[in-house]
Amino acid sequence: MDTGGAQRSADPAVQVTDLVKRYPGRPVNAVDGISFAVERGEVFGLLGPNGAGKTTTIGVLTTRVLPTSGAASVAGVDVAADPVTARSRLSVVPQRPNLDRALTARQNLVFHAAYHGVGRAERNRRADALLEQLGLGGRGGDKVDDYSGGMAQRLLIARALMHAPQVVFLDEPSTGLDPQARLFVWDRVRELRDGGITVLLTTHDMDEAATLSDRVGIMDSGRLLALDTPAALTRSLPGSATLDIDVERAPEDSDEAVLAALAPLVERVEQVADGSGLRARLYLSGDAAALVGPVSEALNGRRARLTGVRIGEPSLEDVFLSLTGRELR
Ligand SMILES: Nc1ncnc2c1ncn2[C@@H]1O[C@H](COP(=O)(O)OP(=O)(O)OP(=O)(O)O)[C@@H](O)[C@H]1O
Repeated sequence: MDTGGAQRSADPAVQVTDLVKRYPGRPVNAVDGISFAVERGEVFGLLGPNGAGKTTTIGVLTTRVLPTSGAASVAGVDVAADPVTARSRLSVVPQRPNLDRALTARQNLVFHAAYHGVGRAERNRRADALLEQLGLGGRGGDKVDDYSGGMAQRLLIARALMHAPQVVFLDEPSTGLDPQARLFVWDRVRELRDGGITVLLTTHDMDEAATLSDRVGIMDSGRLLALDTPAALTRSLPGSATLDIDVERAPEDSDEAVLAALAPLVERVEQVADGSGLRARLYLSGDAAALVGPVSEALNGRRARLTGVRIGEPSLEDVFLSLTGRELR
């Protein structure tokens, strides 16, 4: 009996321990001591704004970036100690398409599989099956140069599957895609999971993170601030409804004093720092619309004016806001 295999199957698909990456000449760490594990068969989302360190984390896990310290393994293989074996078990769908534009779509797939040692008959079979599965059947003979952005993204996913990886990394899978192409990519990600493949994706889109991921890690400035299921993350916030307000306050008043006047009306007040006047998100339980009158009155009492309102429900965006005091984008 292969007990080694049995033991390996209990390992997480991805294990990151105290990972640090500092690029040469940089004053701060791009990844600043993060630890997390992704279970086999899970879709795990790393959510954070530009520069949070998501791509660097994926870079380490896919053997493209050398870690400064800490450890990372994929499918039970230490990526720094044995990058060749790690690469045979993982695949990456990069942020910027790196397809060979001089080749046809099918050649891109077949050459990739040949590089990974997949036999001729098998790579031809897989290429045809994947082109069909990704909605590119009949377009395999086209030059990649003739592909739209959405088609190129699908071809990148097909290519990533050509050597039958255990773990697939998708870096910002739907950035720049139109809504229809985005939904298509989302369906393909679900299919990967249904096929038993572990998926780690990065995104700065909270909808994408919440819709696709079994669990989400929220990253900012190289650190992992929170990690849980999307539902548990939003449940951790106070209140079940949100009211976004735009306020024009009296010049002699302060943002803090105006918001303090609203605090007794709601469960929590969070200023939204986006550089365009005084904006805040109020978290409350119950009917947000019924609160517009009292909020307006309280503002009038300070010679401030309510100039805009928006009602919503707490989302991962709110989790990020409550963790950092900033909006995700
Ligand atoms: N090759 C590099 N050399 C130096 N600094 C880098 C390099 N790559 C990334 N950085 C810096 O490391 C930090 C993290 O960048 P990273 O690309 O990992 O973030 P991200 O969360 O993936 O953001 P994005 O969505 O913009 O890719 C940023 O400050 C970035 O400027």
